[in-house]
Amino acid sequence: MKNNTIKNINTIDELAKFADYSFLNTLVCDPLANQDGQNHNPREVFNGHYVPVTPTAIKDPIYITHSKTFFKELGFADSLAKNEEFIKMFSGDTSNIKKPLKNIGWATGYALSIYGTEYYMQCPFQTGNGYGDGRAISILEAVINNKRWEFQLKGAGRTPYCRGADGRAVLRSSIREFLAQEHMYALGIPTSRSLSLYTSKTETVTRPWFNENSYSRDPERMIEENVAISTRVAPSFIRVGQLELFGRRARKKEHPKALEELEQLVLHAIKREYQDEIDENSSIEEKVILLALKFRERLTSLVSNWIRVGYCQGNFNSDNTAVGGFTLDFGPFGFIDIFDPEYQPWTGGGLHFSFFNQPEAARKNFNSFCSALMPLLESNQNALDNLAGIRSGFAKEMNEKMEKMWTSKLGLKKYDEKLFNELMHLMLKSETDYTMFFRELSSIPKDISSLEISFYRKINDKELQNRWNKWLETWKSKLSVSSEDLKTVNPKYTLKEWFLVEAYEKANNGDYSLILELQEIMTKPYLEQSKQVEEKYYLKKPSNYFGVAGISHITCSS
Ligand SMILES: Nc1ncnc2c1ncn2[C@@H]1O[C@H](COP(=O)(O)OP(=O)(O)OP(=O)(O)O)[C@@H](O)[C@H]1O
Ligand SMILES: [Mg+2]
Repeated sequence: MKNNTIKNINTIDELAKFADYSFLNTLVCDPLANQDGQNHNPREVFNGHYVPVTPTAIKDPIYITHSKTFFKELGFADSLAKNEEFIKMFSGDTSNIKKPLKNIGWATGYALSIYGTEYYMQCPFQTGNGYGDGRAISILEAVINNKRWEFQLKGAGRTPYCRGADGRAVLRSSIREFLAQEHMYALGIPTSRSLSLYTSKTETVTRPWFNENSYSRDPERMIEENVAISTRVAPSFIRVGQLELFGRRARKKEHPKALEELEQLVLHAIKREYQDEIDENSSIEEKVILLALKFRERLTSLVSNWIRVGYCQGNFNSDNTAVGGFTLDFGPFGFIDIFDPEYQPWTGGGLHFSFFNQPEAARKNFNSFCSALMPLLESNQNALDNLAGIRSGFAKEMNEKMEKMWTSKLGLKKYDEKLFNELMHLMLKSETDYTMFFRELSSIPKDISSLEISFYRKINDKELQNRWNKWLETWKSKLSVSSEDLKTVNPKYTLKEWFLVEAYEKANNGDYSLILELQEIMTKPYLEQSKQVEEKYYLKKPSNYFGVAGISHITCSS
């Protein structure tokens, strides 16, 4: 292996030394693609794992921010984010890139299942063959400090999977995703990472949006929005939906190489995401079974952690579920404010993707994942039975992870159903801010008066007060950890949508200060931080924000 442990990457030329595109040799390129990557028109892609496509640069890119933490991990000098060549590359202009870097990126196709139901009609051809990365283009794989990373531009222009859309991402959603990724990482939850964020003031796109202070669930008008390109980084961007695309083709024997392409993709996913856990020398059946087991472990753990920190993915389709078991696509996500098991930040998402239904939605995605693997085990009944067992064991493992999570969130020795159920009941009755409540509880208060700061309504009701005090007493008698321990699992700050609204507005006027402020605060979510920070961000949602479109709920690509 070449030496890839340099600590300070200052230029694109230095970064280039870490580039490694060797995967292109083990995966199949769409045989009908223009090799120059210049065809950006929507079309059906029938086989192959990726389509070469060049990014379309945003006009006059402006630096907004980069992840200092992640730059450090990668050994990138901070100054690199403002380096002219770096800005060019990560705002989509690869025209002058020098070898060994490639000026052609790649986009991948994927299938879609919503809550376990297969869809084909979501692409213009109604076959599913035109669905995939419509605006996400990967441009680099690099091995740095012995870790392999894929760098993907989001909003980098049209790809064959764009379905007639513009391939752009607006500034608003790019800010949200950029901040949320690093926030999620700081919360200790696996996620794709943010590298950089650049915008354009001279290029806009038209998007549906709401009137000011509107309560509408549906967008009411079209607005012009600045475009942006954010770069996200992960060991791979393979989604459950992507395995499904190849699984479906193999199942239906759509072409002679369908099964082989599925196997190649699965082996690629294992290499990128599970290399340390799955022995390269075992048989394909053994690998597939272990992959299912390991993915089940990661997915159940991921979802229980989302619930721990009050995160609702909002659009938890199979194409937004990373095979690596990390958080992917912060489209219409939301961090909950007032506790509601049915909380759902996305106007287009139903109850099936709501806050407390995420374990069930994950199970549906896991079913889709297992179905995609089945063609690889077809000749081996024993392996198929094993897979079926892993599949049907999802609910049990999910349940165990949830109980384990609640046990640690409440600092108990073992899960206590009665205590938990009573708490849920009381929280709902008292209209409780989820984050603030658990943080206040982490101070192990004497009585409920110290918890009142987290209630949206005044608790005058004597019976409710008594029930709270009784619950608190029982909880304390069972508590087995310190206040400090509790504060490591119950964050003080989470990235709520209403914090972001002002950041978007300022950013639209070229003022990025609030983005930087939020980035600073939300990358230390468990720390108390200063009095000023507390006064500004340790707050219940103001009542005038409830139900307001663009704050309490959002559309998909906004
Ligand atoms: N403006 C756009 N132009 C082209 N394709 C788009 C656009 N917006 C969304 N898409 C595509 O529509 C599909 C569904 O959108 P969704 O909001 O789940 O994903 P996304 O936020 O764009 O991307 P990702 O899942 O890569 O984070 C995705 O395949 C996405 O690439
Ligand atoms: Mg998506």
